[in-house]
Amino acid sequence: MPDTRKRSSIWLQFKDFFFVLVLSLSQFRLHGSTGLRSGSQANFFPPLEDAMLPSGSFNNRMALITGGGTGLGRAMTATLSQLGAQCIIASRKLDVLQRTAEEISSQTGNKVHAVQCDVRDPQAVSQCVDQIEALTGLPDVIINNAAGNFVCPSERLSPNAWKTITDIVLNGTAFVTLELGKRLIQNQKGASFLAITTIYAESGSGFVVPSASAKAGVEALYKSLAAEWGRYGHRFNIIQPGPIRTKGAFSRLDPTGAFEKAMIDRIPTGRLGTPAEIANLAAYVSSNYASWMSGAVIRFDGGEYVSLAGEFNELRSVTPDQWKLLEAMIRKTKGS
Ligand SMILES: CCCCCCCCCCC/C=C\C=C\C(=O)SCCNC(=O)CCNC(=O)[C@H](O)C(C)(C)COP(=O)(O)OP(=O)(O)OC[C@H]1O[C@@H](n2cnc3c(N)ncnc32)[C@H](O)[C@@H]1OP(=O)(O)O
Ligand SMILES: NC(=O)C1=CN([C@@H]2O[C@H](COP(=O)(O)OP(=O)(O)OC[C@H]3O[C@@H](n4cnc5c(N)ncnc54)[C@H](OP(=O)(O)O)[C@@H]3O)[C@@H](O)[C@H]2O)C=CC1
Repeated sequence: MPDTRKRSSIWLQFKDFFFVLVLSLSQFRLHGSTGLRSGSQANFFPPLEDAMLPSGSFNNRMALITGGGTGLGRAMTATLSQLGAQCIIASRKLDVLQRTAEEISSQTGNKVHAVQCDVRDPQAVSQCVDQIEALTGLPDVIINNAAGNFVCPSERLSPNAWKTITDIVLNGTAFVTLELGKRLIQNQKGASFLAITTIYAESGSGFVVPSASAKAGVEALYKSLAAEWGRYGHRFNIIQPGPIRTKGAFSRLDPTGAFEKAMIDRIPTGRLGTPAEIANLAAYVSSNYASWMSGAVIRFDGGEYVSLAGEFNELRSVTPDQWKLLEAMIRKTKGS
């Protein structure tokens, strides 16, 4: 490499390193002086990792989990499989799916099938459902969990970036739901549909605008179908997770790790969620114990959403001594 290019490449790497360092330090400055140390309250809220429902709750039931090879989808598959379900996991990377399927099957003794499918392609979805029908019959439980996302200022988004995310999240969920729904209706078979969205589907959020728009669309789709397809024996529910560490999410939304502490600081339970916790909730919602639940939107975020929303919540950092002063000032005020 010529000297000038070598020097400019070293300079670029140094600039990257410096950028990460500044981000980390600014987080330290922002959160180093709050009254209550972040995370200490997490001791009150220990995550339980065991499967919550009675064993056998999903015996003789078939469950399809899109994006079931990794992250939260993998955890949901493991829990459903442990509870007796025969699972099918579907996404683009067959090798990843097969590895997960083998690992979970060998732990639970229940078969997990791996089916390759890009949910953006309606023909591929139809072929995937053909394959599922041949393998297990139509599923009783459908979890639309597959997603794509990355942080990006909206002015930097290309049309294809927008299309990629909205195709995976909104169109993908719609293609899977409609293809299975139509076949289930034809076969007069009931089912539980669950969509995994996110807390900002409700509020919107800058820097993840395609994801926010598509997840909001998924919520509208599921609430609408809950009203329309109850007559066919179909339930539709939504879980909005808060932050739960997975490689897929964190590497695309906080690639430097600089924002993690800030995020934990604003969660009233003082910690991230765990994959096993959301897997237990998804299993409950998809089980017959929840057969009266339809059209529900369940926020599962350790309190992060309300913490971000409340105008006065920053007052958590006021110390007891400072409160004495503030109260005295307020009490001294007479009239308006
Ligand atoms: C205060 C800050 C707090 C930080 C908190 C951090 C932690 C927060 C946790 C809470 C999370 C909440 C919600 C999470 C929601 C999720 O959905 S997480 C799941 C994430 N998982 C995935 O995304 C897995 C699958 N993803 C992928 O496969 C890829 O990332 C992709 C890009 C979605 C799809 O891959 P592919 O089809 O191969 O697409 P490409 O051809 O690579 O790209 C298509 C177009 O998109 C453009 N692109 C790609 N990446 C970027 C980027 N980083 N920035 C801008 N644009 C990008 C790419 O250039 C293509 O467009 P063009 O053809 O025009 O070039
Ligand atoms: N982790 C978190 O903090 C949060 C996650 N969520 C949601 O939880 C769900 C799971 O996310 P998480 O486990 O964190 O992230 P992952 O990246 O691990 O999961 C996303 C999955 O979607 C699959 N996928 C992506 N594109 C497609 C496609 N075109 N067709 C089929 N499958 C596809 C991926 O598999 P493959 O690459 O093989 O296609 C992957 O298994 C998502 O819906 C996400 O929006 C919501 C809020 C918070």
